[in-house]
Amino acid sequence: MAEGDIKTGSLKTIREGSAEILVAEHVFYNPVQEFNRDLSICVLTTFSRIYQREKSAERQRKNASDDATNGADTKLEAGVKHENGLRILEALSATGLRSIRYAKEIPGVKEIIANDLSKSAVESIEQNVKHNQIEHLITPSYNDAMTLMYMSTKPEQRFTAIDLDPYGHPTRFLDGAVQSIEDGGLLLITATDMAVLAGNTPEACYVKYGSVPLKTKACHEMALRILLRCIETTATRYGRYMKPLLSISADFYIRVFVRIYTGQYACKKSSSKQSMVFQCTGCEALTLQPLGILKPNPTEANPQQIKFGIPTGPFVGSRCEHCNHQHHMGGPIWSAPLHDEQFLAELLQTVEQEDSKRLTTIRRIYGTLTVIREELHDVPLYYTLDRMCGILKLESIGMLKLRSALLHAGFRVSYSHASRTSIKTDAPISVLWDILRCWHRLHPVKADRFLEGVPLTAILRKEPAKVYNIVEIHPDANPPSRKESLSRFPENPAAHWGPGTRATQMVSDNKMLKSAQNQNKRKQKRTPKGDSAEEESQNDVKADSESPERKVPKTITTDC
Ligand SMILES: C[S@@+](CC[C@H](N)C(=O)[O-])C[C@H]1O[C@@H](n2cnc3c(N)ncnc32)[C@H](O)[C@@H]1O
Ligand SMILES: [Zn+2]
Repeated sequence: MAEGDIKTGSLKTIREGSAEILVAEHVFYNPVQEFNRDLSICVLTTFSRIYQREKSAERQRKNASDDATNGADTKLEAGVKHENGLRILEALSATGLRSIRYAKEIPGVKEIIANDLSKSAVESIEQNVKHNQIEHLITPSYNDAMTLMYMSTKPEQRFTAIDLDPYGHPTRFLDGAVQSIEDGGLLLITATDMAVLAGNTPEACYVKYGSVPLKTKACHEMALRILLRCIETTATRYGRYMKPLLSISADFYIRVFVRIYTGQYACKKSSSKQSMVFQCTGCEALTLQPLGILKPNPTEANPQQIKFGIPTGPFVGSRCEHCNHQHHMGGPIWSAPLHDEQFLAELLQTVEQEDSKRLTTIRRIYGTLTVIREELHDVPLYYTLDRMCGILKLESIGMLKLRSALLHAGFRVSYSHASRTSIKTDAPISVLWDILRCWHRLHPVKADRFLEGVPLTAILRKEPAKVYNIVEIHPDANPPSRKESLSRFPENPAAHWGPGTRATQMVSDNKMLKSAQNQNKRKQKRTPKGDSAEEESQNDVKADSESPERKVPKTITTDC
C-alpha cells in the first residue's frame, strides 16, 4: 500500500501495485487482501508463461512450419493486449482494483472482464478503469456472476482464468465456473468462511461444501481439502477434473489455484483422491480412509491398466488403539497433493525476479512458498507439537528434537505452511507417541495427572516399542526456510483484521493496517537472529500461541 493515500471529496485514492483507484465508502475494498492480490499476480504471471508454452507446443504438433511463422517466443508484456493471451474473468470485482492490477502487471493478457452485481461497484470499476487508462484490456460488466458464467459455456466463449473472491463461501459459483473455464484453464478461488470450514458448525459446512469438517489442529489444511474436494466433485459432473497448482491458508481465508481439464477416464480416478477422516476424540489421532482405490491390472495389451475398487474398512476399530476413546468421522476431503511441485518451482522463479517495490508483500510470498515447497506433498494433514505435548501434559520436547528423532528413525518430516508448530510426517502416530514416551522418561509428568480414562494415562503407561534418539540434532532437522529466517508464519496483518463485511468501511482501514505492519516489523526486529536452533524452536512454540489462528476476533474464530 502506498504512502499518502488521499481523500478526494467522498472518494479515497488508494495505490496498490501499479494501480491507483478511487474508492467510495459503500464499495468493498479490503487492504489486508493485498497479499492475496500480489500472490495471484505471481501465479497468473507464471500461468501465462506456461499457457503460451503449451499453446506453442500444440501449434507445433499441428503444424511445425506454421509455428515458425506464429513465433513461439512471442515476448509477453504487461499492459499490452495480446491476441493469443489470457481471457480473465474477475466475477466478483467490487472496485476493479484486482482486474486493474492484473491488466497492468501480468504479461500476456488478451482481455479482462471485471464483473459485479452491485450497480455502484460497476460504476466504481468504470471510473477506475478510465482513471488507470486501461480500457483497452478491461471490460466492466454488470451482471450476476452465475448468469455471466452460464452464458459463457460454449468452448469459444470460455475463459482462460476465472477469479472468484466472494464474501464468505464460493461454492454457489462453482457450477458456473467449472463449465465456463477453458480446458487447462485456471480457477483462482478464495473462501473466507473459516469458522465454518474449521469445524465450528459442521452442519453448515456440510450444507455449503458437502463435507463434514473436524475440530482438528490441522483445521486450516482440512479447510483447503474440503474446498478442493468440492471443486473436484462439481467438475466431475461435467466430465472435467481438477489439478491443484497451489493451495494456501493465509490470515483469515484460504485461496486455491487449480487447473480444470476434460477427461472421463481421469474423472474415474476421482474417488481414489478423496478420503473420509477418523479423528480420535481422546488423543486426536487421525486416520484417513479413501473412498476408492486403484489396483494395478496389467494386461499384455496395456501393462499400465488399472482396476477401480473400494477399500474394506473401517480403517479404525470402534475404540482408539492408543487411548481407547471413540472416533469422530469427518470428510470427505481431497487427499491427493495440494500443490504441483513443477508449478511451485516455476512460481518461485517468478517471485525471485519480482520487484519488491511493486509487490510489497513479496517477502512474505517468498517465505510462504518456500515452506510450501518443503512440505511433504504426499502426506495429508498434520499434528502440532504443542497439542501433542498438551494432550500428554508434557513439557515441550521442542521442534528440533522431535523432528530429529523422526529423521534418525528413517521417517520424513516437514512443516505445513498452515501452522507454525505443525508436524507433517509419514511416521504413524504410534511412533510420535513413542518418541514422547522417551521424552517423558527424562521429563516425567506429575503422578496426579494419571487419572482414569484420560488419554495420557493410556498412552504414557505403555512402554515405547524402541528407544528413539531425542538427544542428537539431525542435520536436516532445521529446514532451509527456517535456517534462512524467511518470513514463514507472518503475524496478524492488522489490528482488527478479517474478511470485511459487505460493502464495508474497510476502505478507511489503511492506517490501521500500516500501524499493525509497523508493529510487526518492530516485533520481528526484536526476535534475536542468532538464537540457537533449539531456542528458536521454543520460540516457534511460544509464538504459535500468538499466531493468527489464535488472535482472530470472536466473530471469525478459526481456531480449532
Ligand atoms: C469480497 S468482494 C470482491 C473483492 C475484490 N475481488 C477485490 O480483490 O478487491 C465481493 C463482491 O462480490 C459482489 N457480488 C456478490 N454477489 C454477486 C453475484 N451474484 N454476482 C456478481 N457479483 C456479486 C459484491 O457486490 C462485492 O463487490
Ligand atoms: Zn486416541
